[in-house]
Amino acid sequence: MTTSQDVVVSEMGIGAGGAAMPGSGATGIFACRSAASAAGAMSMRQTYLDLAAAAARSASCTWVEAMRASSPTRSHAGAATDVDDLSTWMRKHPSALGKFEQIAAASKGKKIVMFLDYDGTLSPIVPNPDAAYMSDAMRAAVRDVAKHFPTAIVSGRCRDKVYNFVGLSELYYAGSHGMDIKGPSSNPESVLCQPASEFLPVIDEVYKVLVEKTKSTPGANVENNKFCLSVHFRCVDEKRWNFLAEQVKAVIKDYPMLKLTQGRKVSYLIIITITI
Ligand SMILES: O=P(O)(O)OC[C@H]1O[C@H](O[C@H]2O[C@H](CO)[C@@H](O)[C@H](O)[C@H]2O)[C@H](O)[C@@H](O)[C@@H]1O
Repeated sequence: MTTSQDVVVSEMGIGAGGAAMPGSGATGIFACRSAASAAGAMSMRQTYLDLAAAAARSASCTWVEAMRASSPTRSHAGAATDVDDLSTWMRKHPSALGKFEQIAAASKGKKIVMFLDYDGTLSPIVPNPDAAYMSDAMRAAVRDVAKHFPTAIVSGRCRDKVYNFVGLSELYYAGSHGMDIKGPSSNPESVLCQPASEFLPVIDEVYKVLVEKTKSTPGANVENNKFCLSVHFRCVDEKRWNFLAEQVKAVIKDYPMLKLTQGRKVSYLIIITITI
């Protein structure tokens, strides 16, 4: 974990200080504070804002289709489909435990840092995001890991919320997809990185607008993750997904500095910015 405020922009959005971008295999573009001249940084900033605007304009139903493909619906997904999905996924992402010896050999003499996702990794996926509790056994396992390696939890959620679920003060927490990073509270020199603070009023404004716009869609849920927002589709009838997506797009078209991206039955609104 780095203490600088370098920013990584990827197709999933933005992360700060080397935080992993959950779910993103995209190549990042790095904008380094010290390397950029003021003029160069300003033009880069404009470029990113232009990119964000273009992304928002070109957003179409394709991401609803992608979300549908990545998230078989409750009604269609019988046990057999679930097993198929799992096998396909496991083929693409074989367990690291199967390669334990190679990993141990490759890490000899290197510093190991553990980066863990929260939802669907440390906690089960549940319909109500506020009830995604972690088991005591999982908490004990993470506590053990943190005794041996610096350990960070990287999440799309608000950092405080993840901390409240996990409750281990010895960890690093990267909330809002890396926009809000804090080191162990036992260390007074601990890093605190919040490169997007200037956008908090915009995020709050968009949160209120989205809550109002989506209240007519049963099951829709807008979650305020502080430096980004999530619009949850999981409990919405699939027939209404396109309508809901259109509503979300209509709102963010007025905010070109925000980027819309997608997760599993969730849409994220992520700020794009760079530090100068
Ligand atoms: O980066 P992550 O920690 O994986 O965060 C991604 C999103 O996770 C949460 O939503 C997901 O889990 C919910 C609870 O199990 C589930 O209801 C939802 O359908 C999933 O998408 C979180 O609520 C979001 O804000 C995060 O962006």
